[in-house]
Amino acid sequence: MKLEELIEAAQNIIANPSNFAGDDQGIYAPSIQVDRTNVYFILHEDGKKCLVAYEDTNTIGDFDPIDSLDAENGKTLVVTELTKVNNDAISRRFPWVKPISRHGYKYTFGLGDRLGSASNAHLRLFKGRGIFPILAQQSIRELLLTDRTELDVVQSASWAVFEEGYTDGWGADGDHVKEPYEVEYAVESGCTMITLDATKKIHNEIADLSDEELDAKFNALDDEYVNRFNSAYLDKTFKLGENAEVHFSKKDVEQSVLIFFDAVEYATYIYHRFIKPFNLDFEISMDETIVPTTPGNHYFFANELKNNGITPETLAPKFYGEFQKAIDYIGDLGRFEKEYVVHEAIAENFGYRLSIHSGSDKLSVYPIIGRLSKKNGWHVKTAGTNWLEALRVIAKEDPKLMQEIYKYSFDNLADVKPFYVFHADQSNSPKPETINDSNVMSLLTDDNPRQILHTMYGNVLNYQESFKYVYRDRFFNLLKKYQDEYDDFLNRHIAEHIDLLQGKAATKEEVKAKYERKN
Ligand SMILES: O=C(O)[C@@H](O)[C@H](O)[C@H](O)C(=O)CO
Repeated sequence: MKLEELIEAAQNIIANPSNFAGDDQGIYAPSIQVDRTNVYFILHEDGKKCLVAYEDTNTIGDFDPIDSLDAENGKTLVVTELTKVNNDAISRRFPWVKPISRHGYKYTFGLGDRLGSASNAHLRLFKGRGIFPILAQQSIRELLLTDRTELDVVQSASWAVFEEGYTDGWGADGDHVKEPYEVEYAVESGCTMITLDATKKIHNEIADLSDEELDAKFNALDDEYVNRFNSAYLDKTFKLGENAEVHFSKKDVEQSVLIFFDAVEYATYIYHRFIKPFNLDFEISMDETIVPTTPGNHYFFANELKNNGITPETLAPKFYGEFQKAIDYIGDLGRFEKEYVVHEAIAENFGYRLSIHSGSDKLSVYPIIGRLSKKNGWHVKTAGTNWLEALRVIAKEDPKLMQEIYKYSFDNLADVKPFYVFHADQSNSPKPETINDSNVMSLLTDDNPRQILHTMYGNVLNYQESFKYVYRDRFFNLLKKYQDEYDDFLNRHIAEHIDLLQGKAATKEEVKAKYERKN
């Protein structure tokens, strides 16, 4: 579109702001913002997106334009790329473009857009649902495997927020950060939430000690600690609300201290060094460790944090059962529920919400979580399964490419094993030569091939032969061409989760029947 035409369009919008429904030349209607006699919108042109601002000439200078034209009435129109400088400029005019903390929100949901093109669809789904979206949520592992940066992740989410005109607030999570430099990196890239993965300070090996070894190790601590922990916990029962209590036997005290106290101290250090000074929203996660967090361990951790003056926004225990990536919960639902009642009571007692990690596809447990955490709220994190929804587009539109991607993933699975814990391997998954155009979609619905594909994203995207990407460009070209279809798959996938969490559906079967596409 020519600059003169854009000026005319901006003037039409000012003359008729509520009736301007976008146009077929690429002004994206939901993005239009009118502030007094200034106008801003996203323009879609030649497969690209840019920001257009029409503003008083004497104030527009903080944008970095690729093109501009002065109008006759003291106004200037600029066309800009979707860069950080321009994002900062538009956020000065519309502060809701920047992420904020989850503080005060009851239901919050982490979406983790692995590829940087899922947030628009997610925002359309979340509008009016009463759930605060954490659009940016990427682990360091994920950044490494996708070759993305935290800044890129936060920026693509932020531009989607502006583009969709989503004024209700959103968050950005520096997920599973472990080291101080990772926390600092997330903060500097604009994250408002920090998920401290305290794994390195959780001493799993203690769980393997005999009772005598455990006792000896505990009693070798300074007397000050031994006396303090015994008098605070030993043989004590803590009542939590009406339905729950936590009792500490000698073993419970000794294991809780030796496995978890170091992590309490580490979380306290991170809190004082980053969380408090930068006013961040704090989650502590222990889900990706080996030992399950028993209700006793959880109570101990929360109580010690409280003694240090810390109340996180959310905490992610390692619940009973298995929360493997991209498949449903594995374990006894009755026992899960029994323990969840106590975890929930602990969270309520100490004033935070539970966080459910690797939450994608855990449809069997959502009716339980939705019911038991209804009063206090929840935080749920998906595990980047938007990547699998993108692969559905590939399977549908180019089944041969999908077969190639599966064969590559199947043959090279060993490359990703150090990064993720999952059961799927070549022995329990279909051989690539059995996959054809008519059964290719089953790779995304059957647990084992689904897990293989889910974890191999980085290798698939970055695999090169003769210095050229083998799959990457074909993959992204198709995804861009079929963005509407991708959006539809994304929304169906997430809607299954939130319908169950919000009690709009009662069972996994019900949401599957409602949302699973038949073609
Ligand atoms: O693959 C990853 O590292 C992430 O998607 C990760 O699984 C996610 O951030 C998570 O841990 C949610 O629980």
